[in-house]
Amino acid sequence: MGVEVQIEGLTKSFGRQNIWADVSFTLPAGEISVLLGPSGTGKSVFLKTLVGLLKPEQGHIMIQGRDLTRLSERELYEVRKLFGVLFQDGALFGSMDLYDNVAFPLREHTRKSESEVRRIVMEKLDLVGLAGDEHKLPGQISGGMRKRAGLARALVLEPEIILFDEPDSGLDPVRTTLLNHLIVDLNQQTGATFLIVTHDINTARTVPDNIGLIYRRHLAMFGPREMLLSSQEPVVRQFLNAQRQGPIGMAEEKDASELEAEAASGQELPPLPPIPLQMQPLNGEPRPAERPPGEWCRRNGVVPPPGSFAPAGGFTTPADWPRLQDGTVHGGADPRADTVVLERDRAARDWRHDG
Ligand SMILES: Nc1ncnc2c1ncn2[C@@H]1O[C@H](COP(=O)(O)OP(=O)(O)OP(=O)(O)O)[C@@H](O)[C@H]1O
Repeated sequence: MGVEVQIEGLTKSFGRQNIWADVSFTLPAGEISVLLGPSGTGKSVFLKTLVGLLKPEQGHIMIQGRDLTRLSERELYEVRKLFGVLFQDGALFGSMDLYDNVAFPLREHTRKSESEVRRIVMEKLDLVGLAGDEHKLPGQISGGMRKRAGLARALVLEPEIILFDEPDSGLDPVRTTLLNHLIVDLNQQTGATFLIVTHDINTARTVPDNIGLIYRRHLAMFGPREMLLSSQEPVVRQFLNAQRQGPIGMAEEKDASELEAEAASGQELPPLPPIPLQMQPLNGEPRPAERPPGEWCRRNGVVPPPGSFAPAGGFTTPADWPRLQDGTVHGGADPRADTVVLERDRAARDWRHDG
């Protein structure tokens, strides 16, 4: 499961307002990618373009040998079945209970019997921890539950590609972490290709295999998580480390005089923080797309910031790095990390089953 999505030279404008131009990158099959960018840079527009709700002026979106930008409406209708989309607010129908909301794509796109529909809907509601809540209306549940219901609906057609538009918006930090664990578990179980748009730097630093950043109407960078988290490129560095110093200001681009004053002040940039371990599935089994911590850095001769890939409470000194380079140390090797995993497991299961 999971298909590659190749984006080539994509350009989108509304009238004379160019949103982004010449965007090219590949979402690797089965991997989790995150798309970041300052507010208003067109991340949601990008997701809508990917599923064919908006037409780009130029470029190609290649999936399984087909170019989505060249398909007729009828062909697009078929190809859209490859996608599951979790919109920001879950995009549920307010007058339908959760059961009917989740059943909707099955009744719309398939000829499955009602008993088969029931089996699938209940399975997906259980997966997101909403079994028992199926007769509630969207207005009767919390924002986090609405997102999980939206996720259950996004999953019912067994999509090959799942798009998440700010899944963490409006959630408290604990619920954000739990939702992120659910996303990582789902990627392990489905093997689908995931693209997550988020503003949450902690999510971007810990969840994905790859990170992309849109800035000033272009794709500034897209690549493996470790590549971006060790990057000295000013925009990438500033954004991924939530720093004040750098080219991004309140009005997207700082004006030249502000940048000059910053450079003239001789202020040193703060050091790069350690690269955290990637979030693991709760069952402790690696995801098919997962790579060992430090692999990208090792292969590319990049020494990561001191303390990188340390398990919670584990090593923090650069002296540990050679051990990591040998591949002899990994997240699960520290017994304290196992304790953390167990506590996390319990919290996540309670959350899923208590709703
Ligand atoms: N249908 C539309 N018609 C005209 N302009 C649009 C349309 N949809 C989006 N835009 C414009 O495109 C720009 C990018 O919007 P978008 O919502 O994609 O940004 P974003 O990066 O997702 O922002 P945020 O991070 O704040 O959610 C905005 O200036 C918005 O007004």
